[in-house]
Amino acid sequence: MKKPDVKVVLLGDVHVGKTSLLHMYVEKKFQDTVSTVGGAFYLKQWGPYNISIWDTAGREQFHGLGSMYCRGAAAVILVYDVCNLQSLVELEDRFLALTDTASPDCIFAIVGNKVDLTEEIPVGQETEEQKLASFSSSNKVRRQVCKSDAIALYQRILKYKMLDEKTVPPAEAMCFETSAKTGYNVDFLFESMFDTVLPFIKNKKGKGSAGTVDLADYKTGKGKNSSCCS
Ligand SMILES: Nc1nc2c(ncn2[C@@H]2O[C@H](COP(=O)(O)OP(=O)(O)OP(=O)(O)O)[C@@H](O)[C@H]2O)c(=O)[nH]1
Ligand SMILES: [Mg+2]
Repeated sequence: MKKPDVKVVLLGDVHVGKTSLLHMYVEKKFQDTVSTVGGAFYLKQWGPYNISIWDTAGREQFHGLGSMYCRGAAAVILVYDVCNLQSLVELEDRFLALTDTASPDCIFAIVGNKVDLTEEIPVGQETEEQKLASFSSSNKVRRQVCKSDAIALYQRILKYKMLDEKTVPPAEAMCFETSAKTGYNVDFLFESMFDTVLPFIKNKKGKGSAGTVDLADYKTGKGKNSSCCS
């Protein structure tokens, strides 16, 4: 098997949907999951490159392994559940420090998953009674995290990492909302990440090997496929 060119890691609290996002992206289906033990590794071929995507366990008992999985990562995808504010808080309190072992120019994305569970109510258009009635009749739950909260976290991450805003992708481009259940934005998330880490691969190859990177090959997306190595 060809050595991966670059590593992408998913981090986040238990139950936020990290494994489901990967299943939906790799296998195009939403299926039952069991809470991840340790970590699992998928390989994605992206044009001429091999990208390893690491799914990690959110459970506290595996916390110590997180920094090992992040070692040398070119990108970290921090996942929270839009219906669970605490899962966003945990990203900063518990998971961000694990990324200290990632590459110094690591790229971050923040992903609010499970948007299918939320009832989007246009602000100011419904009374409290109407909102309550709509929630109870549809099994939807109220969203606890807005995209602006994720954008604010992204900006704090840049400060923590001492990254210059001008040299990294803007917050609006790196904060996503997804549903692993319906597939909403799942391909877009992963493919935007791969597009963003491409210069990283190019830089690494330029330093480490005589090979050159043909961006035209990459843009055609020829030969994209994936395999699970978990
Ligand atoms: N409605 C809905 N449920 C989801 C979604 N994503 C995941 N789930 C459900 O949430 C639960 C947890 O999903 P997992 O993908 O196992 O979560 P995880 O983040 O990998 O959890 P750990 O491996 O324990 O860290 C499962 O019951 C999933 O079916 C989503 O987008 N929408
Ligand atoms: Mg999991």
